[in-house]
Amino acid sequence: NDDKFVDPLRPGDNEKPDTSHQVKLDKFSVHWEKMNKDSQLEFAAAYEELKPIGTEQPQKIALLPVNRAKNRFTNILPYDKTRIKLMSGEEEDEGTDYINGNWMPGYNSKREYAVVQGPLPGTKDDMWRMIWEHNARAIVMLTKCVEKGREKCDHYWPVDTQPMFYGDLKVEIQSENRTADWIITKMKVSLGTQCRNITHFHYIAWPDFGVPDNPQSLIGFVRLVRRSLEPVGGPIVVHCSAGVGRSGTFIVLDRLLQHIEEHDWVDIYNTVYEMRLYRNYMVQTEAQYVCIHSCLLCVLEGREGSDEE
Ligand SMILES: CCc1ccc(NS(=O)(=O)O)cc1
Repeated sequence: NDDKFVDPLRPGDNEKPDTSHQVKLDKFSVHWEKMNKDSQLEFAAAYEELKPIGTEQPQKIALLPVNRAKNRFTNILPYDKTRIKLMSGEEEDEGTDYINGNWMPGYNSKREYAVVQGPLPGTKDDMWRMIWEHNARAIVMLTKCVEKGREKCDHYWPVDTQPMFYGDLKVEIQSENRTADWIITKMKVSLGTQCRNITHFHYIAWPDFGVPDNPQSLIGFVRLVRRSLEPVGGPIVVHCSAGVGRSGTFIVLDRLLQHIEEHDWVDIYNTVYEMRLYRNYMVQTEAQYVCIHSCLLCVLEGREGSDEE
């Protein structure tokens, strides 16, 4: 069928790479000042340029009537070409392989992240199916379940140590460690006699459509997740409510912090550009785009906080 996963080719992919947005690390603070002056004029212009990137791609499967109830927001839909498929879906029953999520390239691999919307009550079994079928061992959650009285994400994992079944999958909480800004939960997921350990990294200090009050806390969380990842396993599952704003911002930061360990330059514009070819609205607000730059400035100036809250 025509919605097989393909890496979206970027216009001019066969030409020499666009280096015009690359910034040397030792010039980043000057770059920041240039983008930030005149009411952040150049931040706004760059972000405006990114808005149409990728949007011409079809979202036919997401729009099938059978999948309508599986989408939290009618305007946040996965592109067909990069959508995550549930492997045990029945070929002939269209929609049975559907989940609102896309593969996302990272610093290390083409499908480093499985970016999904926050599960709905009716899609949490699909979420666990996806986690199991794609051998994910880490889940990064960047929203609270309820924010300002509105449900942003179903509580799709057990509320206590009582094991819960999601479809055929049994999920048990093994341990939980809380700080003011995050909760790390170790879970055991079983299917029959097979079992796996999965870690749930839940950041609870990030208002929707906004940025965290304390960028150092976010940098500390990104570092904590990266440092804690098991060497085994498949993609990192990343979600918020829509799976675009906070999820996109987290992924850009995770990529950048690894990139600057091995390069003397960064290209935030083209990182967001590439991600928007895979999922719509990645880094959903201009404030989040600015926040990425602020976080990197903190890191480069050595002002980041500890992740040992
Ligand atoms: C209107 C759809 C929408 C809702 C929430 C968000 N924010 S989020 O992607 O950070 O969860 C982004 C888009």
